Amino acid sequence: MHLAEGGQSVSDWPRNRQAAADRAADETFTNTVRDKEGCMYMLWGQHLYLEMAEANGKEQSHSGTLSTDVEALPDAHLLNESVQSFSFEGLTVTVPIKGSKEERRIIDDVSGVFRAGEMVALMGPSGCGKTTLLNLLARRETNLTPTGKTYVNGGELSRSTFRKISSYVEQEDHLIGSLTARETLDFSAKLALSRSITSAERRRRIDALLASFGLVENQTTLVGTPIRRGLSGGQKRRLGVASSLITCPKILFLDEPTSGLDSAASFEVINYLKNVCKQNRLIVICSIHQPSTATFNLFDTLYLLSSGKLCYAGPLTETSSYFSTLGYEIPHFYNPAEYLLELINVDFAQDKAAATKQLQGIQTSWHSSEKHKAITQSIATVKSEKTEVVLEAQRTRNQILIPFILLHRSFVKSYRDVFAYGVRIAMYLGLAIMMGTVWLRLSTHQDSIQPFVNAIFFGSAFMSFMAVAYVPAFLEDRASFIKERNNGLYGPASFIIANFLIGIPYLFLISILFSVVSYWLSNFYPSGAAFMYWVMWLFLDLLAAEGLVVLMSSLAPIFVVSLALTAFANGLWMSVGGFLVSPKVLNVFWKYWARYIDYQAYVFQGMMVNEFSRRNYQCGEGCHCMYPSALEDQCMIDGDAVLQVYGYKTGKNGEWAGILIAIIFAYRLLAWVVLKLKKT
Ligand SMILES: Nc1ncnc2c1ncn2[C@@H]1O[C@H](COP(=O)(O)OP(=O)(O)OP(=O)(O)O)[C@@H](O)[C@H]1O
Repeated sequence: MHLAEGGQSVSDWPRNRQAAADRAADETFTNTVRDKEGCMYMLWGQHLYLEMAEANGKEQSHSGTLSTDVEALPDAHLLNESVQSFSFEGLTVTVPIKGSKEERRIIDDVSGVFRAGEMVALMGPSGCGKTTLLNLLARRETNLTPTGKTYVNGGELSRSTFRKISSYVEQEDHLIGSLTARETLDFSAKLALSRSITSAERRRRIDALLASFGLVENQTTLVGTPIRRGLSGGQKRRLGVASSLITCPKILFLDEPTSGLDSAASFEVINYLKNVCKQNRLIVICSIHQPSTATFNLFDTLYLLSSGKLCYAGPLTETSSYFSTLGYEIPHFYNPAEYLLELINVDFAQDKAAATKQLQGIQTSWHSSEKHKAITQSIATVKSEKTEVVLEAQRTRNQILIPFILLHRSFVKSYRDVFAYGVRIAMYLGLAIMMGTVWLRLSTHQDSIQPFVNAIFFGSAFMSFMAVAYVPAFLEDRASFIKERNNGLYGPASFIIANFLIGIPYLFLISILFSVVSYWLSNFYPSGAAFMYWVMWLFLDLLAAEGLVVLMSSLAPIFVVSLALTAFANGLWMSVGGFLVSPKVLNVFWKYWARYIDYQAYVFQGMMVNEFSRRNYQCGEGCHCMYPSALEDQCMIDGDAVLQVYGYKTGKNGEWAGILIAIIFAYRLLAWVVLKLKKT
């Protein structure tokens, strides 16, 4: 093959007549080349872009540059061939004004058309409605009820179909800090791509994305955790964008992709994005706050908003001339974005009334402008020329595999990120040493009975209370889940299953470590069977406690609130669990509901039976036995007598363990219901 000198066979290059024909009509193509077999290649800038198989073509129409950078060849899988336009009309959102019966329009009658290969900036002062508009366009779930319509190729799409052709990059990237850049893309690819994609093809796509976003040299660098420095802010942002492209969206939404970055890093992010947008004919829509001039100039189109209304919508290059016709000349050597934002911002104006009047003038002028009329006309045209959106057939994935892919990812995270389980293992080990040394070598004298009961309470209820330490790690995982669910990767069932499975080995390890240290130091009943029963109760206890954290943090995914809710629930279970108030004394209100669903109660009574059903205690000098029992005449206390005081029966281990397992599953099931219903 004559042009395949860059190391890639021509047969590997994308072949698609329709797309090639579309491109041929595109003026941006600067050069075409034919090889001796008549295949036509188009050169665009540095890139050899596409071939069109036409056997009868003439010899080379242009020699072009054959030293094309094959590494930077556009990634064929990203190529958008199905979405030609994305339009919307009359988008309006109204919210009630607090303390009054009136309403406020936070988005007011916004319309527009975006075409394939267009880079759009939604810009405006803080609070003007950029994020709200972006969410409306992306059809994200919110508590708002918008009016107006969106169209793809002139036709309306269901939300689920729209999700398949679009992706949303949030301001917070929610990347997993303990994965490398390559692993991040690899896991996203495994979650997103169908079984029909081979691992070689997956690797090729990942390579292409790493190359497209300038991350090849950093592919083995960790994203970064609070204690391990990883990628820079700009690299993380690029990785976030790259991973959202793994699903091959045709329309990409980005909420302030440059926030928190300096101007050089911002430029890089948008520049990489622009290249990918152009090469693949994607529609890229970014809300952006205050870009530098260089970054601003990378966009093709500007939608300028203030107080929810459009002030301008059209090519960026025509912004200056449009505003000069209104009498606002953008000064030379002045950042145009900054000038425009100052022009339409009323919040910080010294003379608010004058600024409001000026803004209203700009908005009215826009509404009656030729450009606005042209947009209305374009929307009518795309609607009248409506074409179907052809979805790629390869979007079906093996749903059964997804929990295992998530499990694999959580496993990598769990051993690399000390905050995932390491800190908790250390904390429980510390508690074990503390418990073992505080309740050190208790004896079988009756004076040790109460300390044994106290130690059992500590080992059951207090241990479950400490599960609140899992809240931050779960909230981080939940944030990744919400992002990935919104981009259509997987649902709450896969997330809950993987989250449950990954906890099992670690909680078992914690149970063993804690028990090995504390059980023998405190001198609980010294037998292998009794020790294993203790481990079992503790393990079930921790599984239930983690389930409670998952439920509470799913209900209220705000750190302080989920912490407070979990602590409250555990405090309640602790109070009615049988130690602080004996079940015989507990009042009927709590006794007849709370105690039956209190997981801590089953663990406490299981551990109590484990200790006291197996041995007797000496009453000591004078034979004043604290608990009356049949062994009193032998100056001993039968351990069962202690259990009778609490009303605990023996021989019920199986029943109690079964109830505990049911509670563990109930917590997970409830968490699944919450995540299913709560979409944000
Ligand atoms: N769900 C909602 N209910 C009530 N008001 C809302 C809601 N969402 C947004 N708003 C209001 O709408 C206005 C626009 O908010 P939005 O977040 O879209 O602005 P923004 O331009 O993205 O701001 P920033 O640049 O500061 O992030 C704000 O005044 C905000 O308080």
